[in-house]
Parts: sequence; structure tokens; C-alpha cells
Amino acid sequence: MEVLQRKILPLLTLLSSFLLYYYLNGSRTSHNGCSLLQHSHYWIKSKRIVTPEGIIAGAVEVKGQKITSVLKEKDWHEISKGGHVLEYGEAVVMPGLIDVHAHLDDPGRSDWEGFPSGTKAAAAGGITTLVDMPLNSFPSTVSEETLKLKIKAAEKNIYVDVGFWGGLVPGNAFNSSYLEALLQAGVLGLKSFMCPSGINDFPMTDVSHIKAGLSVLAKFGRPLLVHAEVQLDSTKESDLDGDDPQSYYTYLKSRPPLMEEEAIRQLLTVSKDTSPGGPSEGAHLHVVHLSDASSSLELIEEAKRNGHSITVETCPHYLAFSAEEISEGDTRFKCAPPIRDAANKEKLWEALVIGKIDMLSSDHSPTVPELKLFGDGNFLSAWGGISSLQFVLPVTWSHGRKYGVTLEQMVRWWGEKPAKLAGQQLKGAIAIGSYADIVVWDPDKEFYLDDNYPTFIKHPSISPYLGKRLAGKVFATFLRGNLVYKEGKHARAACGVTILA
Ligand SMILES: NC(=O)N[C@H]1NC(=O)NC1=O
Ligand SMILES: [Zn+2]
Ligand SMILES: [Zn+2]
Repeated sequence: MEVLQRKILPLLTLLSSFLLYYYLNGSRTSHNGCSLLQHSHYWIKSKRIVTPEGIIAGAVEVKGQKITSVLKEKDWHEISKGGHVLEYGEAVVMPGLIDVHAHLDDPGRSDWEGFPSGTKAAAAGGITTLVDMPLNSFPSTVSEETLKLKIKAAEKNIYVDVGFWGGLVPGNAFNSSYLEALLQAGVLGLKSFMCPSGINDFPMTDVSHIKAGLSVLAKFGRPLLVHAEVQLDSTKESDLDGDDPQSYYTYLKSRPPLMEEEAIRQLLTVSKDTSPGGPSEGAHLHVVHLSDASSSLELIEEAKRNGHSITVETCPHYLAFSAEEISEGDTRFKCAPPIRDAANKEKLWEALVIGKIDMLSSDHSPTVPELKLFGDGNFLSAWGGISSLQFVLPVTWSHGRKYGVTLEQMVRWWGEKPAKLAGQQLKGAIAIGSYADIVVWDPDKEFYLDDNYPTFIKHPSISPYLGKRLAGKVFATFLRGNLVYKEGKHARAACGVTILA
């Protein structure tokens, strides 16, 4: 008995004060494991909060899932007494990124990426909402049934919110009730390819399919996203006979800017249906991953001037890299449309900065390392797709700084515009009533993306960003009020939700 008193009691006292300390300091995770923070009512305080009304020094109040107030420093002191405060100093507080173009490959190809690793990478990169593409998973999301398989695969496996695009393919394009069932089941819009997609159960569409798709989308007020490249007679494989498949220039030759230009020219013959008073008014056309900054972009400008409901995105890889720097056989850089020369890159930045390009997306399209064919470095047969999901924030910022990019522009390209495209009114802004989807990051902090950097994508080795020095480090990511990521660590439970229209 005396032993018990002398030895065990002090230990118990120590243990309970330890537990009490953690409880009071809020370092304990939430009871359901969704958050690394115990509080559900708190303030995020910083000198640089990016709001729709400009950058302010102040605090954002979060209660449950929503932002309940946004106050300037001078007004904050009075009201906040007693509340839990997360002090972030000079770090930037802005809306979590919305990536409207990611291939997460679940179900069916989770060896390529999958919902758990893809959404963990997103959270670590400051992305709080992803819209998953209908292809690269198996089966492709082209029907109500296949959407249900997506949703089932996502449930309890996603660390950020995930919405879905449905596929517009020749097999469903002229069957309006079938397409309506897919839209009613909750896809945020449709996606189609004007050239072979590289995926057998996702065949390409022509403008007649696209015209039919737009007329159905008009009833739902949702967009069609199009991969705008068409095959030309002049770019048949046979014309490349004798060209070195390990040379990036051979690949460039196989996909000239004219492929984009011609596709967009064709698209505009049907996007005019979306104009006010047109037969598909209410529908919207969105050109994904534009690479050609010359004629293709001019055509889109013309369509906008003529009242078509049309927008365009480009991706960080077209803004970060140029053909000149891609080494022989380095298929990490292979994507479609291809990364073009440095002069084109300059023009893309210019168009983005002045608003001719509306927004950014990752087009994260990973695969298994074997399909990148690093052994023989054949650009013509390796998988085309850039792995980038976790890095888009620092990549955009690091390269954008040279072009005078502002924090407000970062929010426009990665928050406001993509939220609008995906129909998410409660996302993409630090505003009262919006979801508390927030990223806290340091724009000045530089780092090497090396082995010491915590990466969460499934196959980091296939990403062309590995080994690069970047600026812009994510400290913390909040999703619907939950602190889901903090300095290399995720909340235990996968508490993202599926977003259905
Ligand atoms: N299927 C697929 O992901 N294709 C994508 N990859 C790429 O580089 N461009 C694409 O459209
Ligand atoms: Zn594409
Ligand atoms: Zn894609």
C-alpha cells in the first residue's frame, strides 16, 4: 500500500496534469479526428488576409463550418476577448485553392494516384476543393451508375472536398435522358475530348456531340469543359518516321499549335449557341489547359467579344517550363498539349496577368513510373500527363513573382474564378457566410522540393517539380473549419465531403 502511494500516485498526478495541459492548450485533435484543432470557434489572425475588398490586417472568425466575421485589426480587439486565437503574424491567409481539373484515378487505377493520396497532397498544398475528371479512373464517369461508383470510392477516403465532372462521349451525347440522369445525379458539368484521350473507355467527341451536350447543359446551367486539340492530316505518326523519339522536339512536332487553333475554331461554331438568346443559353464552354498563347487565344478573345459564354484555363507547367529546358528523354515533362517555347510562355503569363486567361488548374495527371518509360525515354509512347497537385501554389507564386503577380490575382485564378465555374458560391472567398476553407502560407519562405520535403502524391519521382527550388510554403489548411493540415501533418480522419450539384 505504501509502495502504491509512493510510486504510483505521483505518476498518476503527472499523467493527469499532462493531459490537462494538452486539453487546455487545444493541441489535442478533435474528438472525431477531422481536425488538428480542438476548437470549433476560433479566430485566425494575420497581417495579410486576402478578402474580396482587398488585403487587410485583422482576423477571421470561424464558427463550425463557416466564416462568421472578418474584422480589421482596430475593430478586432473589442469583440474577440476570450476567444481562441491562432496568431499567424505576417503569413498570408487566403481562400483554400479550388482545382477544377485533377485526375485522381479512383476507382480502378488507384495504383496511379487514388483519392486518399491525391486529397492528402491537395490539403498539404493548400487546395481545399478538387473537381475530379471523368477519365483515367476505371470505369470512366459517363453515366449515373459510374458516378455512383466514384462517389462510393470517395466516401471516407477524401481529405478535401471533391466534386466530379461527367464525361461527354459519343455513346451518351445524343441520348438526352441518359445525360440528364448523369447531371441529376450530381456531376458539376461535363468534359469531353476532341482528340484521342489515351483512355479506351473515353472516346473522343466532334462538334456535333458537343453541340448536343451544350443543349442539355443549358437546362442545368452547367459547363462543358473541352480538351481542345484535333488531329490534323499533317500530324500523322508516319510523318515522324526517322525523327528521334527521345528528342522533345519530335514530340513538339507531333502536336503543333495548329491542333489547338483548329479545335478552338471548330468549338466556336457551337459555343455561339451559349450566347444570350442562343439555343443553348445557360450552358457554358470552358477550354481546359490552353498551351498556345497566339492564334488559339485570339480566337477565344473574339468569342468572348461576341457574347459566347466561354472561359479558358492554363496550368502551372505551361507557366513554369519551356521546351528549351526539357532534356532528351525526360518524359516527366510530357503532356498534351505540349509545353511550348519560352516566347510562348511569356505570352501566356501576359495573357493571364491581364485577364485574357481566366483561371488556373493543375491538370494533375499522374500514372505509375513504369508508364513514363524512363528507361528508353520515348516521348511518343510514354504516358502524357504532369504530376503536380501538391505544388501548384508555390509554383504559381515562385514564377509569378517575376511578372508582378499579386496575392489578389492568386485568389482570382485559384479561388474566385474556379468557384464560379464549378458553381460553388460558398467557396473561393474569405467572406462572411462562406465555408471556412482557408490556406495559411508564407510567400517569402523558400525551400527545395527534395527528399526531405513532405510529399503526399503517390509517385513523387514522376513529377518534373522535384528537385526545384520554390517560394511559398503552406503552414496550415482549414477545410470547413477543420484544421486538416499543419506543417507536414494531416488530421487523422478523412473528413472531406463529396460535392454534388
Ligand atoms: N488522359 C489524360 O489524363 N490526359 C491528360 N494528360 C495530358 O497531358 N493532357 C491530358 O489531357
Ligand atoms: Zn486534357
Ligand atoms: Zn486533364
